Amino acid sequence: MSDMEAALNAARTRQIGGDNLGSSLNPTPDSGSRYDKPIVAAQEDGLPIIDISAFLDPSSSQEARQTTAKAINAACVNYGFFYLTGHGIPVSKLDEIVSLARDFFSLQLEEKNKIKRFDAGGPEGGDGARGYQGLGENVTGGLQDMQEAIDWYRDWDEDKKEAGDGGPCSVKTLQGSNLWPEKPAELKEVYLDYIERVKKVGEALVHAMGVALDLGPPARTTEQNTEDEEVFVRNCDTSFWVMRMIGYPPLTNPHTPGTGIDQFSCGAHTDYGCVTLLLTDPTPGALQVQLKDGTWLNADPIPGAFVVNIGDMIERWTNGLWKSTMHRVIHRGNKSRISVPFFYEPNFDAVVKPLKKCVEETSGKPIHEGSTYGDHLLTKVFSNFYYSKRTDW
Ligand SMILES: O=C(O)CCC(=O)C(=O)O
Ligand SMILES: [Fe+2]
Repeated sequence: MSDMEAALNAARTRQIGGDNLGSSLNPTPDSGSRYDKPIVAAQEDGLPIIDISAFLDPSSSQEARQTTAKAINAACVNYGFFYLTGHGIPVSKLDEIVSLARDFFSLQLEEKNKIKRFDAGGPEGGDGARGYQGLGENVTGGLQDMQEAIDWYRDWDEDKKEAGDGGPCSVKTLQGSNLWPEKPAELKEVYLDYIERVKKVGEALVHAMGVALDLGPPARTTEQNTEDEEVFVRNCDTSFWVMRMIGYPPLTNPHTPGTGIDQFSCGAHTDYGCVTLLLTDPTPGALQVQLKDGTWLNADPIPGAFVVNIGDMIERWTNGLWKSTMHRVIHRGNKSRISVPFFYEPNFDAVVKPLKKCVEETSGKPIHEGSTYGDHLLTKVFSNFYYSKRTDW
């Protein structure tokens, strides 16, 4: 049996609750009706497609920007999801990202574990977040996700690092260094270059979102929370981005409504921050987006386009005018699926609270009193790796 098969079998056993890790992660699927809603095979007109080029080209007209902004507003009100084109990253570059990911995941487990993620504060020097996670290590809604992945984050400022409680080398959650695989040799360089490019797309997108909300012309201020059309740009100027490279083996017992079979490649969740720019291989029928009526729409990839969705911080800033939409992955194919989401997020210490204009346009009452993106992220990181929440970060 190959390493991969062995890991897969072990994770499967855990997922059905037959193993020690499984006992603390006892599958208690949320069997609420939202999970049992039917899957929509196709939708007449699918998710909207938005061309972002007007916000990347400094010479574009106001009119072109307004057209894009209006389309973004409609997509965010109706779906919280859309396809993004006009981003300027060549398809050859996108293909390289996917194929390097596939090469990494096809390595022996021993090789992949050389950059294993470890809990923060421990003797291994892990920061609880960065590094390789094997099948079943990630948890969504109390269920193990059938995926393996590497997470990279923005570097933590050297002068702000705090010691963990585990002695020399131990660090607090998220305060470690990124772990890069030795194989494939070119992965690090290609991915670092990609991160620089995709960050620019993220910045253009959050700028367009400020315009879409009609927050008014830039006040040219350094005051982070001045509520103009550049409010998101300022609050992301040191974006605490996350890049996740994921390998999904085909599921043997994929979630089937009404049967109690609940294996997910990635359980239903919302993303945490501002905008997710998702790149995947061409596998259809895996990513599903929940529509307002509770049904699930297959968001199949369009070559060269990102699938974009908004995260919890945008929902909070907009006071729920734009929702951070629930989505999940059920991979039934017969070959491993690769996806590489890039999460363009607020600054770690950005204070995120509903914008006045959005409060007025919605219920008149703020849905949240405001807190930092970092606090939200830490809570999520803990619930991803630990069944019961820890508070000692
Ligand atoms: O793989 C996908 O299609 C989506 C992954 C995802 O939603 C996530 O990692 O947050
Ligand atoms: Fe997601």
